[in-house]
Amino acid sequence: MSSHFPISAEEGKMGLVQWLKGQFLCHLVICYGFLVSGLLVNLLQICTLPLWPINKQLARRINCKLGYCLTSQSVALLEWWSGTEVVLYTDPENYRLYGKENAIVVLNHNFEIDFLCGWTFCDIFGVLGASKCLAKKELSYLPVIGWMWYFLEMVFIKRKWEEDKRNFVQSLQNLRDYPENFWFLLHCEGTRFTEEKHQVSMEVAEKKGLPKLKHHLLPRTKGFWVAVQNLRGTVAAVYCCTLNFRNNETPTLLGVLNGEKYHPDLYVRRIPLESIPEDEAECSAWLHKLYQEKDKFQEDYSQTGCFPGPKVTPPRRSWALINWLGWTCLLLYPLCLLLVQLVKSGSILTILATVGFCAAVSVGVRWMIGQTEIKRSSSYGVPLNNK
Ligand SMILES: CC/C=C\C/C=C\C/C=C\C/C=C\C/C=C\C/C=C\CCC(=O)SCCNC(=O)CCNC(=O)[C@H](O)C(C)(C)COP(=O)(O)OP(=O)(O)OC[C@H]1O[C@@H](n2cnc3c(N)ncnc32)[C@H](O)[C@@H]1OP(=O)(O)O
Ligand SMILES: CCCCCCCCCCCCCCCC(=O)OC[C@@H](O)COP(=O)(O)O
Repeated sequence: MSSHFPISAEEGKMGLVQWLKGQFLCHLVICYGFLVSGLLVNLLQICTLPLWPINKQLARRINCKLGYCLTSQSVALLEWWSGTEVVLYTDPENYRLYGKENAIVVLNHNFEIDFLCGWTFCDIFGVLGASKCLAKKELSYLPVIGWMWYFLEMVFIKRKWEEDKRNFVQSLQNLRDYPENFWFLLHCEGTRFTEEKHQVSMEVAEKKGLPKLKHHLLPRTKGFWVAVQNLRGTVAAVYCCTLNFRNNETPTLLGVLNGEKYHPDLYVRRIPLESIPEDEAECSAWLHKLYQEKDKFQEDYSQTGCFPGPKVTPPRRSWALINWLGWTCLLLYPLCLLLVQLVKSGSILTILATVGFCAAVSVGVRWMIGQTEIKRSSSYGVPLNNK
């Protein structure tokens, strides 16, 4: 109906801003900033190598700050560029503990930007630089991000228990004296939700006599049990996190880059670690029960559009934006100088080299974004090939 009326100046301005956010040139500037600052961060991380044997805790703290410099750029992209506001449903009693203790975070794995929402909560509670995850080995080869994670002591696994167990336990033990508060993220489903994987995992559930889940894959329990056992005394609680998006949104990282605003809701329950059984079989049964509860929350959410309990929209933190703008200005300056030189020189070779460089940046980041797409999810958890 509103299209019958002339648009206001405000609406026109918003339309222009939205249009700009969709332009390739803007994306190129963002991607250039991310990639070049990322490589600089990687370089600085390499420079901390000699410090590790001398003062390990200082080296770790420096790496947390460097990690923040890079990761928070994507948080700024979500919060300030796309205007997405994350909403938290949680007990206010527990709210004051978030960020002040170490925790294992158990999160569903249905969305292409769930990691980005996770990072945003980490930033809100001041643990972004130190945040960790049990991640598939393939992610450690991702340029910039994967290389950065190596220095942040991220735990990588091949998802083959016999091959993983030694390194997994050792990596967890290493975290026992970590100098900063951290959250350790575990996607117990082990892979992203697809209809095919769901069907297979429900066949496994049936064979095991477990109730079927509608919104989750059957959790794999070994990693959770080992993490809980090895982090007892280091981690205070498990945060049972259930993420969903209003209006049946299926968010993508490309959408975020295009300035699309999403509406994520996260329901967090804090479960003290002491209340989790030590015995493997009991712990496994406990995790299955947790996933049955999470499934119920998702089902209720799909009916009502909200999770239980009071909700809060934490304010965006300016640091992510300041850091992002700082890097952008710093890196745009030499780029502009180069462009001016280019125009002045009129050399075909230089022009071709610059176009090639821009294309490489664009293809490189597009490839990285591709890693987040569910349609490119691995075949892990489907019957013919378990990898
Ligand atoms: C206040 C706000 C709070 C929080 C904010 C939220 C989050 C922020 C926190 C931190 C952010 C930090 C970083 C995030 C950034 C980026 C990274 C993002 C994502 C990367 C994530 C990944 O890479 S996911 C993939 C890797 N992770 C995992 O795989 C973990 C889960 N898996 C495990 O833990 C497994 O146990 C294992 C891999 C360790 C070992 O697996 P394995 O299969 O060898 O052993 P299991 O015993 O576990 O399983 C075997 C049994 O499973 C049965 N089976 C067979 N097929 C299936 C199937 N399809 N589904 C389920 N089960 C199956 C099989 O029958 C075996 O049964 P048995 O009875 O025989 O044991
Ligand atoms: C300003 C920033 C602009 C550009 C941002 C580019 C950022 C690229 C970030 C890449 C981060 C990749 C994290 C992906 C996490 C993920 O979702 O991994 C999937 C695994 O769990 C499971 O894999 P699978 O078995 O294949 O489903």
